[in-house]
Amino acid sequence: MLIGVPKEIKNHEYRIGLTPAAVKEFVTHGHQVMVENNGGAAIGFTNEQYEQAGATIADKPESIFEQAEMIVKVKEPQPNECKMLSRGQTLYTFLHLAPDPTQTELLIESGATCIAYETVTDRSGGLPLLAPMSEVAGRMSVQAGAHYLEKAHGGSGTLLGGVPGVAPGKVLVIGGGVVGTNAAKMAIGLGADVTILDRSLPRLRQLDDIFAGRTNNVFSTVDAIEHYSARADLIVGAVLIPGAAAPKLLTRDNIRAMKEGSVLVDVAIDQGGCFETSRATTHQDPVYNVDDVVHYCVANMPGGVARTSTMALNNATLPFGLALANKGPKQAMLDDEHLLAGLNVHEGKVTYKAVVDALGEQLGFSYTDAKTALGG
Ligand SMILES: NC(=O)C1=CN([C@@H]2O[C@H](COP(=O)(O)OP(=O)(O)OC[C@H]3O[C@@H](n4cnc5c(N)ncnc54)[C@H](O)[C@@H]3O)[C@@H](O)[C@H]2O)C=CC1
Ligand SMILES: CC(=O)C(=O)O
Ligand SMILES: [Mg+2]
Repeated sequence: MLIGVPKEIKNHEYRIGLTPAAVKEFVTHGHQVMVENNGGAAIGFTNEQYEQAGATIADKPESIFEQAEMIVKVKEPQPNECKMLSRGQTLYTFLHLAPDPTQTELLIESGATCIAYETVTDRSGGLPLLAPMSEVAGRMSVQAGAHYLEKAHGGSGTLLGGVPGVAPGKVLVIGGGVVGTNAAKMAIGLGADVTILDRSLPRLRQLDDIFAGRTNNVFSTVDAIEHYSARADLIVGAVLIPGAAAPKLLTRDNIRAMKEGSVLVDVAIDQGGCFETSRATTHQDPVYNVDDVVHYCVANMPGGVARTSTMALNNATLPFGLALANKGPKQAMLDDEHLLAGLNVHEGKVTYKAVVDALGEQLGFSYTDAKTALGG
């Protein structure tokens, strides 16, 4: 199979779909790989390294989109990329369609087979291709929060760890999954006072075991959100209903009641955000204020540590990517229900229920079962 790896074009996005090491795996399995000129250069993956791994270098994205049978990316395709996709081509990347009608419409029109990293599943009910980026974003969320709590960066001037004689800052994590757990680990490491809210009792039990008394783990209700948010210095939004638009858990009233100079980091912004006042921002211009509360809502946080993130992402995407290339996308998905769960759009049909629930009525499409769409 001919695999194409274009350079990412989202604001300050320096990750790339395949590392040179991953290219070598595809080439060893008998595939051909085209990588866009300097696609990984910003994070130290040079054209020479890609060539040594067996790739050819394409001078422009158009050559890749015209020829490749499978496009491997990181971020959701931007409109000009969507327009270059065609029927018979497979797109393997993050999509986040539920909050994004424009992209959804363009992918339907393209006729391409679009597999979303964030909805591929594993045997234990996890999301193995989202998990590494959630680990990164969870860890970064507290780093970003601590930075914006500094007075010169617009915050209240609170040190999360406190010092002997002064109480630590309060961190509230809403959603105790992968992002939430990693945020909590960093916040504990800094010495903060950490509360995690989740609405899953089994998950709260696991958090109790993981953190062994070092966090308060509380069942998530409207009342709990109201109570803990009013006291928090930093709130990390980390909820997920897979593939669906994020529920707005923190209301404008909750935000008004927060202390001046507190910080919100809405990691769930890639699924639309879980705070009422959230709107997506970029690494270039990451924050804005509402009601004297700093909002950090960067939709591609791992892009900020692109070298670590690219390697972590490739560790997870490579085995599924090889299966897609070795067996062909259709057979690979029919053989593996977890990879099949990643299929969101195929030949103009939307095959992911939560995307249909979010956008079907607005855009006029209905749900097609993934297996049926593939003719399996
Ligand atoms: N902005 C960025 O750059 C990045 C964003 N993300 C996003 O972060 C979000 C979280 O991802 P993960 O931690 O991997 O998901 P996860 O599935 O591991 O965890 C989500 C948690 O939210 C909980 N939850 C769901 N509804 C809730 C509610 N109403 N109240 C409290 N808890 C609730 C679930 O029980 C679960 O424990 C996702 O939207 C993901 O796409 C992930 C990586 C990077
Ligand atoms: C998951 C996601 O949105 C990212 O890694 O950018
Ligand atoms: Mg206020």
